[in-house]
Amino acid sequence: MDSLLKHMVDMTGHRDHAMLDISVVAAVQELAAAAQTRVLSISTSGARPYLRVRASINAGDTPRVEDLHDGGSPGEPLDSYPELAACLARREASAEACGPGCNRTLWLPIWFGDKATTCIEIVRTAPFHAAIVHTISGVIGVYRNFQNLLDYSERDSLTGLLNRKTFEDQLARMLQAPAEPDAPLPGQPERRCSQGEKKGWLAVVDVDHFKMVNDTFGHLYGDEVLILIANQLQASFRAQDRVFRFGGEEFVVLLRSTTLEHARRIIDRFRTNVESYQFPQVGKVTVSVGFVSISPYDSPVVTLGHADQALYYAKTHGRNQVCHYNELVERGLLQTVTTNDTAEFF
Ligand SMILES: Nc1nc2c(ncn2[C@@H]2O[C@H](COP(=O)(O)OP(=O)(O)OP(=O)(O)O)[C@@H](O)[C@H]2O)c(=O)[nH]1
Repeated sequence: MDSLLKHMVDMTGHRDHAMLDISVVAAVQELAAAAQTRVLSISTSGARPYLRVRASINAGDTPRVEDLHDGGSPGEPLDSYPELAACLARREASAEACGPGCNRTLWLPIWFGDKATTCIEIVRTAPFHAAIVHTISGVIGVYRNFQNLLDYSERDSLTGLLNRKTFEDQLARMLQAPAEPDAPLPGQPERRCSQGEKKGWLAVVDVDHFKMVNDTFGHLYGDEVLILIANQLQASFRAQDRVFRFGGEEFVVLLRSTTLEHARRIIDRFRTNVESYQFPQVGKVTVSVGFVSISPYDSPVVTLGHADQALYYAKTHGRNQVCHYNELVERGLLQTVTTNDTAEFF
């Protein structure tokens, strides 16, 4: 019981998803005397469900977070785990399988309504008796509630996107992740990325003439436009990219390692998706975007400032377009003056 309480205290002391994952795998591993415990993300890419390991622990080892080393891959297809796939399809509480060497695997999906985006996987040689499953389910219940609380504090209440508070943390994580081969875009087959250096990218998206939408149709329709644009942002970028609402009609996207050409194509495809969408009652809405590569040598404030400058250029030169900061500088359309560690723009 002492050990259970210790794990509960540890788990509820975190304000960070990765640390919460670490503490749940450590708790479940010990309570189940498991050979291995993993936290799996369940996501879809191109309408196919995938599993990706977020945290894991093996017997005798310390727990580890896997997120930083996953590159752009969506993970393993769910089809490779037929028992879990059937459990998710039937919205069941657990699934079990017997693997090679008498290893038994127990999956406990974490349900929020009819959706499960996380699953705990436990592997051990001994059978999973009801008492053990009962105790582990209790721990996972606390984990689930805490995950929900963390999500709530990190998300914008109107659109459900990440809020500004989480931006610097996500940017730092992206800068730590090594460059990996490109994942396919949502709904598209895998293809080779074109030539060019792969980098992370930051894009600032702003709705054009949004004040006019509010003034003409009212704030409720304005809010609906923001929600629909947030949905388009989430559909247009990959699961490993990050989309934030910075407030008002401004959104920020962090794109994981890709080439300039690919980044421009993904961002411009989002812009054209918005342009061709028929917004209920409001009709046509467009967005302007400024984007820039991210680098560990620039502070988040400087990087955001560069993207904002490119956005401002897009706004003052016709709107409904995507502008790349470095290209504007190279073409002499934006000028930078470096003072101390920061840069100012004219
Ligand atoms: N409906 C709604 N409106 C918001 C929200 N947050 C900010 N706004 C409105 O967004 C509008 C932003 O207007 P401006 O900054 O003048 O920009 P704009 O009209 O989009 O013009 P450009 O950016 O120059 O194309 C203001 O009218 C704000 O009141 C929100 O959460 N919901």
